[in-house]
Amino acid sequence: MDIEKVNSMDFGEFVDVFGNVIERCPLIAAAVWSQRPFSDLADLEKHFFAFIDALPESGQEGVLRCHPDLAGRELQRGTLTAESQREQSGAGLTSLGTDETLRLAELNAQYRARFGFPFVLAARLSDRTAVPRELARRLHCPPAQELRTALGEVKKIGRLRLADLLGADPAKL
Ligand SMILES: NC(=O)N[C@H]1NC(=O)NC1=O
Repeated sequence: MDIEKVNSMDFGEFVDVFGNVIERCPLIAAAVWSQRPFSDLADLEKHFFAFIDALPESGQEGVLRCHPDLAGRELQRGTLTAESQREQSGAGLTSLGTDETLRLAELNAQYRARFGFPFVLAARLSDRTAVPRELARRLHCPPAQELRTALGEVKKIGRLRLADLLGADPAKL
């Protein structure tokens, strides 16, 4: 898909296509549509990220809370979004043994109890051994730093999803 095609989309089509660039936050795509035309993919991405950066802290935490746990209940129940399902299975999180699943559930619960939002990590840039290791490490970070780190991961996920949609190389963004 090229940028002319993106710029020609009406509101409904745009939100249908880009509504899950930020996991379960179609409102962000709805707001970004008002900023068109976009000069290129990097410009489009910039508007998604600027919206997140401009949110008050409560809104940024809300964006994080829209993310399903990695290897959590929604994966087990089969209720993940298509994008999240693909990302989590690509990282090997759909084929964990019982011990690994329990360990991740325990770490996810500790993380949520400490920070008040779920642990977010771009699964496509990670794998089943790195996820629990990174979770255990970030569990000890100061809350303000952790909020920044988690939002950075939301942006990495969004960048990869946008690149998929536009058939682009994410490294060139
Ligand atoms: N919790 C969490 O990081 N979830 C996200 N990560 C990812 O790559 N896809 C998701 O849904």
